[in-house]
Amino acid sequence: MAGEAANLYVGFDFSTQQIKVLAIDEDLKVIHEEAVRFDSDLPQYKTHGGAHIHDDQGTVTTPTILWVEALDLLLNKLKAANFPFQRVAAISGSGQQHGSVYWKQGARQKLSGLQPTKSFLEQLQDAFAVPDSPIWMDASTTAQCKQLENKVGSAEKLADITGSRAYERFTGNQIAKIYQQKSDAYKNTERISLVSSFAASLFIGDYAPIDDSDGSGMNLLDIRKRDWSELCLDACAPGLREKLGAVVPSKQIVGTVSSYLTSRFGFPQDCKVVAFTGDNPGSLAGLAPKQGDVIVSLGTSDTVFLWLETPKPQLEGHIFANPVLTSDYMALLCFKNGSLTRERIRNEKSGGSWESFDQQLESTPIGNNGNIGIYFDVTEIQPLVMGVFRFDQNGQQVDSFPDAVEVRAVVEGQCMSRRVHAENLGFDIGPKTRVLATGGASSNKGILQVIADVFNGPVYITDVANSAALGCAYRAKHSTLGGDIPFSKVVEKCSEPVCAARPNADADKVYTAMCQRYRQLETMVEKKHGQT
Ligand SMILES: Nc1ncnc2c1ncn2[C@@H]1O[C@H](COP(=O)(O)OP(=O)(O)O)[C@@H](O)[C@H]1O
Ligand SMILES: O=C(CO)[C@@H](O)[C@H](O)COP(=O)(O)O
Repeated sequence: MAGEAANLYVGFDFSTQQIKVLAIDEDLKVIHEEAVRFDSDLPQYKTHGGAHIHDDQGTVTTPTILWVEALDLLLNKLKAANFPFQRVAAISGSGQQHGSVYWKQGARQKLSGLQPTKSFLEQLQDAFAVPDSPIWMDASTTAQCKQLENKVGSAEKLADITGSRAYERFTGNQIAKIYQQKSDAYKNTERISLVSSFAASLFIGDYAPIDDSDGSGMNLLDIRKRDWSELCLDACAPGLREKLGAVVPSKQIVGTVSSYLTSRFGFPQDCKVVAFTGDNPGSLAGLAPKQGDVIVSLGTSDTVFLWLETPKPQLEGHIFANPVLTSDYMALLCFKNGSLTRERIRNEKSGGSWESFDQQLESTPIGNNGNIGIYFDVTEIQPLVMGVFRFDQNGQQVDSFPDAVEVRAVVEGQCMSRRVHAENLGFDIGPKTRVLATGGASSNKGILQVIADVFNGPVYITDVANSAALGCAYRAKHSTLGGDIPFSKVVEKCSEPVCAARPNADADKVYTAMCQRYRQLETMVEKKHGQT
């Protein structure tokens, strides 16, 4: 029974736009949630959507120290809310995937010697060899991607080893760019962390290892052996194995909270820290999918993913190690133009209001009278294209749409692209598939309806949209119980998802034809504007 003094399990999510935290009790009930939003709570860093897009339009970074200060702020918010730190039995967390942190020589000593009277910010100002962390939105490493595929032998060979062909945002290619362009900074780097393992390091007061699930998003890990691939390491930069440290299963306990956090906030000395993982793997744990479920995450990025028993890497999409069951995998597709693109259209066409956006969506028919829009505000991942392309019902390119048509076009265009690329990967989505929606935009009923119509399947949501942090709180509990009992046993008490949207009767017919047109249009746009 969860009484006043019962154990709590805490999950953090260091995502693109914010750090979120939630705590659950032994019954998996969420007892506290808090967040720090980077753009509004830390305006001095002048981020937009948590990031800086550089002048070349391809380089995208976030100041590493912003995440450090955001954690100070978040822990202070918890303290101000009288959060019972002393009841926390274990914590875990997640981070936006692929982003990297470059700890300077000597930083390990700084981390382990933090003084409880001072903030993280005051003590870690000078801890990073590269002050701006490359993040998942970066598209500036096409040259390094080509070099890696060539050195390994081919895109297919790289995909077969690491689960993915070379992708610009994948960490190995980002590290190669830093090694090539900032060799002094690379030399001066003691440890390279992912955003997830960096965050875990702040909690244990030492370098935390990278977990195999998030580590799969680097083009460096042999996903079957669950160890670094020597071939890939050597192809990216020298001395990389040492700078990356060991890889551990996601369920591994990597330490206990540091004495710094015990003294400053009152965490118990034996509070366990379970390896942090990627935010999408975290969501997989949080949604506890059943066989056949497909997850659509609508965070800053849109992602489509599912649980997989056997890896079959292809030239599109990614295979990651499973964060919950070490023998299994997950397959994922990521789209860069997600929430921020919808937000731009909302601001320009709906007066900045989601309510008006929804009304415009409702006022337009399924299929948008044949109008199709492709909105790549930033360079998309598949295809590697930037630009906005609108086509009327005759396939003619047009410069603009009326406001409501534009609103439907952005949502339909995004959903069709998710379906078309999921089909390329062999995802089997149909009327019997449960589509589990999560992330910030999953609170929008209009968007969920378009997903149901385009995917021709019912869309389900859970009462906690922040599934990554929730999944990490579940993972913290699972590992505290030894990690050997089935994860499904730990989450058996969690609430079942509820159906939020069912496909309209005529939707299948409309979108089967529209998706074929979308596929042709996107191929045409790629041929004309692709950056390969
Ligand atoms: N009612 C809404 N309709 C559509 N999108 C929304 C709504 N509320 C929030 N969002 C979107 O959710 C996004 C943030 O989602 P979230 O999952 O918290 O992102 P992240 O985890 O990447 O930081 C915002 O960029 C915003 O556009
Ligand atoms: O690049 C990917 C996945 O491969 C992104 O999904 C990042 O992990 C960012 O996640 P959100 O902040 O959008 O949840």
